[in-house]
Amino acid sequence: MVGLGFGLESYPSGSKAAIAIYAAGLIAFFVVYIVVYRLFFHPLAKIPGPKLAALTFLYQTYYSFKDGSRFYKQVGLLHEKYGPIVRITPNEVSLSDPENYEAIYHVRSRYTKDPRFYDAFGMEYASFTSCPNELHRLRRGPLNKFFSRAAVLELQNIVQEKADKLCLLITKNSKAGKMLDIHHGCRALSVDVITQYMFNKCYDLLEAPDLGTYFFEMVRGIGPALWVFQQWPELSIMNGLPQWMLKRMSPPLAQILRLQEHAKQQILATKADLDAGRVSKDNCKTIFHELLTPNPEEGWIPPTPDQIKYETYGILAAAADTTGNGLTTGVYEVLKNPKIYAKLTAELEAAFPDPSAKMELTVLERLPYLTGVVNESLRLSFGVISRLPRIVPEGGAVFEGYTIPAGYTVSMSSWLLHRNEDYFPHAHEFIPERWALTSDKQKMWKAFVPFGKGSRMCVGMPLAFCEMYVTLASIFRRFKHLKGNELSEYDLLYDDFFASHRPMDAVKFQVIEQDLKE
Ligand code: HEM
Repeated sequence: MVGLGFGLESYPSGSKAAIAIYAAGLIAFFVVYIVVYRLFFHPLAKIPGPKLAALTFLYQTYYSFKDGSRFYKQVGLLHEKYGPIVRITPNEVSLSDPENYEAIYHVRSRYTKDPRFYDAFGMEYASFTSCPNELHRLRRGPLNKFFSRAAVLELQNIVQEKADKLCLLITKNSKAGKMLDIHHGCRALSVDVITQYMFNKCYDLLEAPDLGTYFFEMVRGIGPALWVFQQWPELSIMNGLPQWMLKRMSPPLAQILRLQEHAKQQILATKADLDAGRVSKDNCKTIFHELLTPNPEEGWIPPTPDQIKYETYGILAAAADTTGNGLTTGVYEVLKNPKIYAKLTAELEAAFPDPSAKMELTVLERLPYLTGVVNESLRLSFGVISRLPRIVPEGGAVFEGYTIPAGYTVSMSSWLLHRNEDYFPHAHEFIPERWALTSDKQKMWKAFVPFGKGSRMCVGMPLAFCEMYVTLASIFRRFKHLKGNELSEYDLLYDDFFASHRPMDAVKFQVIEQDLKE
């Protein structure tokens, strides 16, 4: 008989059987031990939740693959059943009451990102996935400057230029009697903005015949790997495989590696220019110049070109679907409700009598109805729909009357908070007016967390707000008779690949301006 490779073939058959029985007994004991420990003696044993989730991480993985990727929905259902605190994996507790948010996500918080969750992104270097807070603080410094509100105000013409391009596409298609896929149009806009802003080299997806659909399929295509690497972190050694092998294994990954290589060439060219004194970060503003320039006062030592490649690709991915999704949701919801459409266009007409005027951000931010539309779009698009897991620091924590010892994970999500009826009455409805009621505003801010909060909150928030204001204002100042296609409940579902994505086979949202048909 061919041996199994365990060395058992050298034993007499009687002892082989004994060893096999002994091994099976050991495994059975180990399984029983884990079950009993996790259910009855584990430090989180008293926290309510389904037994299966307390027993195995596979509970999360199962729902992350079932019908798309909707563990977030399951967590929502568990909160409805068990209350504001639920054990959702053996070591993680989900919280739903907005009052708890700032206890975890605040400036100088001692809670750190959970490595099991964030290492699964497979980024060798990125402020987003740097779990220790001190390391994150160092890496985030130059990004704060590059994406500050002041920097965005200076470069807002980039956003206006791309918004004009999108409006032109709507016009061109409408004149030809064709609908424009605004779902991909808004995503293309957000990629064109971030690549122009960061690299001073635009990907020009708005000029591609398919609006860069391949790019979004590529980002979406590697989404499921996130849940695989969380379930089996050992598999992340695959990231170390030779690139030619990775490219063969996964076409979306191959695309990403090619984009990263492209970025690396630009980084090397920038480094050569800086080293030779041909440019400085003051006269040439790309993210590469910012990251490659040392800043001894702030302890900034430039990372290697490969590290910069990871950092910038991570930012590109973070900026693409999130903002694109917020914009699409805004257009969809406004078109769905003629009263909202009329109010919004009236406000914009009064503020900008010339429809082709530049939409100045500081003017737009003072328009109350538009502000309500932007906030509602962010609230209901769930840009990052995933929970944000954090490790409880030394000393432990108490939530909802339960003690969570240091080292265990707590998490909250925009999906849970933005749908809380106590904070947003009729939460599933798009109601821009709710943001005008000053009495409710303070309460709503507590539960309004599209960008997270604290030191780890979204570094791109000023740019994202700029894109939301300028693009929505440009569209609705110019087009008064836009019509969209009908979408079903299924088309409006979200899959969770950290950022929210519509199901692959969902009907895409499209628009046409009815006044322009020839
Ligand atoms: C509507 C659009 C956006 C939404 C809803 C959004 C949401 C978020 C959220 C919730 C986080 C925190 C993630 C965590 O705690 O793990 C985050 C982080 C981040 N976002 Fe955004 N984001 C948006 C747009 C952007 C844009 C335009 C950029 C481009 C600069 C960007 C870059 C980043 C980066 C680099 C991080 C990691 C920050 C860090 O850990 O220091 N995001 N975003």
